[in-house]
Amino acid sequence: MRLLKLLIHRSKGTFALAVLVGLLSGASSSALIMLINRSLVHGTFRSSTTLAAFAGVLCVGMLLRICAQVLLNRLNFGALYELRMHLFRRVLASPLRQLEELGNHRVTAMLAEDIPAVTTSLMALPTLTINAAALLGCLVYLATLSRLIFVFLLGFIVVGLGVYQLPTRLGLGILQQARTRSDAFFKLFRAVLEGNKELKLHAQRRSVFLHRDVEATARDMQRLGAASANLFNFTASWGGFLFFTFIGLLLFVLTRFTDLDSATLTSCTLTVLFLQQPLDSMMSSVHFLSRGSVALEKLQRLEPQVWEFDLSSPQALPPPVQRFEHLELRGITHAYFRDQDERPFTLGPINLSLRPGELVFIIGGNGSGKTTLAKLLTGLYVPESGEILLDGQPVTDARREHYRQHFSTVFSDFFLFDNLLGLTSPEREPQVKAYLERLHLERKVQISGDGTLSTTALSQGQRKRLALLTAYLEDRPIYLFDEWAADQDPLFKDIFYQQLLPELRSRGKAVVVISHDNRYFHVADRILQLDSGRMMEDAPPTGPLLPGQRAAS
Ligand SMILES: Nc1ncnc2c1ncn2[C@@H]1O[C@H](COP(=O)(O)OP(=O)(O)OP(=O)(O)O)[C@@H](O)[C@H]1O
Repeated sequence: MRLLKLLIHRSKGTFALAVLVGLLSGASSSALIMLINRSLVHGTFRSSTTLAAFAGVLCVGMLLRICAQVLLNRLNFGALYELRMHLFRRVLASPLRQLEELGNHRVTAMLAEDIPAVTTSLMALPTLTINAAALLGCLVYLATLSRLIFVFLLGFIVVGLGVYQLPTRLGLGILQQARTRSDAFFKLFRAVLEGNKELKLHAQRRSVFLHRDVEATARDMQRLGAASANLFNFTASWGGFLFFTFIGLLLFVLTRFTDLDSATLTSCTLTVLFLQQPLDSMMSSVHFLSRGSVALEKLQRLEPQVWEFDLSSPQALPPPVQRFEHLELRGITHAYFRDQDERPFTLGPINLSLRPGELVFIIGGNGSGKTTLAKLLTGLYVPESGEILLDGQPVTDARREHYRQHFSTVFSDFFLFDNLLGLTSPEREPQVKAYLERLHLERKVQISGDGTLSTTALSQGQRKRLALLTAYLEDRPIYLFDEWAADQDPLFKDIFYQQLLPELRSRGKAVVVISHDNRYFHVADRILQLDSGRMMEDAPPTGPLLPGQRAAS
């Protein structure tokens, strides 16, 4: 509901106006039916006053309807814009761990499925108002024509709505199931794109993927989609059935027990017949509203446990960070919990200190916790226990955004943007060119004035060099490289360990390197070794290595 409130709050003026115009448009429809009835019953259809009144109400009604539609469109596209921006803000401001637990495929499904579903249902709200107003107007008019028929109809509507609850609830349950299958479908969709090479190269695996996994999910979606649509169609037909049942009862049963005159009967029947269109439309919107509520529920799963930073204005940025004196991790831990895991992986407690001008290697076997430690160190994960002290000050939630600005990183699963996103300026162009040359990329990539890279379609090693260029341009006091050299040729590996890293150190940067390259361990000042999430007790001393000394690995 918070999201719904937000959307209505953001465009409350338009929303209120759309509802008001909707109400007036609905009222004009009831006024029309009243005029038609009166002219038929009182025989005033030849009067020019009636004609003028009819034409007037018709034109006003049409104008109001057009206005309501224009407002609806504004509301709809405004809400779509708000929701899209909101989703991006949420993804940016949500803790990394929360996003990892949710999974990229679910976030993609939110963008592709939930946002359109919510906006469609929002659009149905004012349409509901127009129809509710027409319905209400007709009911009031009916009450003035015959109290008995009015009460009879009201009773009928109450019974109809009561019966109608059951299929609607069932439909909602099915919609929820269908939506869960969409998450699975988006996961498969990512797999078909990202695992395309593997699937092309192995017919049997491809066949199992397509005929077992994709087909089963797509069939489920087909079955559940059809079942929910059938249920909602049934509710709409149920409305139509009730409607004509009512007219039948009114004309052929109620008349046996009452002495209603035929003029009243005609007016009531006409009015009730007119009610069918708004009722039908209201019934149909229930499907959209239900889909919208399921989508809202899904979107709320992305409600950040904490908003990590203020994204409300481009000005709300932390100041650039130039230097630090001392960084200390004191007994920090992190555990990954998964339902099927009896023993979750736990990292820590880790103690570590870092000063400017230090080159520290983190080593250890696969799955020993190196990347997890890197995420904790850079402030991407919040430690579950222990604390991080920067220049003696604990890194609290309020200071974490500022803390993160100390790091330039290239993680092993880095993402390469096709634009440097504000890292260049005309004054920095010579520096960018020099870095491109240093990284042996000057013939491969050009960078335009606005920071757009001419290409990112490069080899993995070259893409990593571009990521390194970004890190250089960020020029933060602490650098972290997660297996950066793993994709480099021997020549560039050598340049990285023997030249680039020592250069960064000599510029006073603290450099943390996750590495499996034991040939180069000697360049480190300190080596920290992890084993199953624990810092090894027999790890080398935390001071700089003596010349020629090598860490145990
Ligand atoms: N996103 C995640 N969700 C749940 N568990 C995870 C996640 N990432 C890592 N793990 C668990 O944490 C352990 C440590 O993973 P981590 O990526 O930190 O290891 P690593 O030392 O960097 O390994 P490698 O050398 O293979 O890159 C793994 O064994 C894995 O079980």
